Amino acid sequence: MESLLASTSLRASSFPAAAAAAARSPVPSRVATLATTRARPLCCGPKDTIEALARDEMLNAVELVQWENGKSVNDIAASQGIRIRRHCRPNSSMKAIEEEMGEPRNILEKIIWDKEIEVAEGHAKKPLKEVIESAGKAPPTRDFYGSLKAAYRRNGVPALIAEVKKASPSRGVLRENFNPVEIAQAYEKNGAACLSILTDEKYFQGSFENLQKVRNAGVKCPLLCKEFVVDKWQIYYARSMGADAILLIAAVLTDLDITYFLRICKELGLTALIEVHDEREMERVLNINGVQLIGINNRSLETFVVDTSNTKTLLDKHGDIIREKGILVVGESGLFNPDDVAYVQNAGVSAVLVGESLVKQEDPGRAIAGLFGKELSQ
Ligand SMILES: O=P(O)(O)OC[C@@H](O)[C@@H](O)c1c[nH]c2ccccc12
Repeated sequence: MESLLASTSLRASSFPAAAAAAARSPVPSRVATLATTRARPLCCGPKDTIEALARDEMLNAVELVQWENGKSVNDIAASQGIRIRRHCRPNSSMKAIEEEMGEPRNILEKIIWDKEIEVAEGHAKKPLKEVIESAGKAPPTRDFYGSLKAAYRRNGVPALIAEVKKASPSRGVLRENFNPVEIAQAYEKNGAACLSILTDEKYFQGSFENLQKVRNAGVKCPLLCKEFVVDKWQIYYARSMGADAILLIAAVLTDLDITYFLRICKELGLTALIEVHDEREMERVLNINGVQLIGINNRSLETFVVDTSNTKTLLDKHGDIIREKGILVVGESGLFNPDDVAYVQNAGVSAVLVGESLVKQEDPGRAIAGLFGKELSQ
């Protein structure tokens, strides 16, 4: 997997500690860049180009210093309360990985372990440089954040991000007869502000082709690429396939990952939806600069337990600072009827992300009015 830290000559000459760390720690894709000097602050501005980003260096991150001092990627993640481990062995078989690390501890960890391998295969098929070039040539992004804000104002109920989702590991196949473009068009016609397209194949039966098809069919709603991002390659790829926004999951990504990925998103004009599930993740994310959109997932991706009061608990505690920062909050998962929507609206969300309760119905477009108790206007 693409990593500047993999460059041992650079490390050995500049950072003896890092070289030693590299010898005993997996190479983190999450800290995929390393500097030759340490004093330069992060900069992001008009001088940055996509090419420059590809060579980019994040110099002063605590995580990087820790890594140089011999802490493994998983130790650094654990110190931030992250329970999901990375195997960082994208070219090994899962059998070899499990022999070393034991079985994945939960479904999210399993998804991430598979994703690391899948992304390495993606790199091999389409090198980063090519994907960056395609992303640079893609038609411009549409304003995901702005669409949500406008729809909330227009309708007086949380803006809808309607999800194009065939299946999930917790609920199995949701819709046998699944036509992503038809579903997307029906959502758009019935007032969805934005759409979310699942791209994970193995667990959600989604695909990047679905994302591309929806975009090419002329759907105007901004599109969220719903992916388990572990590597910047996926972000460029998502953009090249037509995404306007991308999901970043705080349960999986360290603060440095999120900071770095946010910067790439900014360069590409993508909106990042940062997903949190618990108190610790919310606190971490609120300390990261440049966050515009936070999703509170009512479903634990580790246990699948859904609890809509999670949105209220986190907003009761952090609502003030969130409003102060102008961050929009999306209530995610387990919303089925107008009472559920009203409950998360009262808790303070400006948007909702809904899949199952729409996609399972015969007519997913008409299901929108049922979910809100009224028709939404475009
Ligand atoms: O189908 P539901 O319960 O309405 O949930 C939609 C969405 O919130 C859910 O699909 C989701 C939220 N965060 C995720 C992260 C990965 C995969 C899926 C998700």
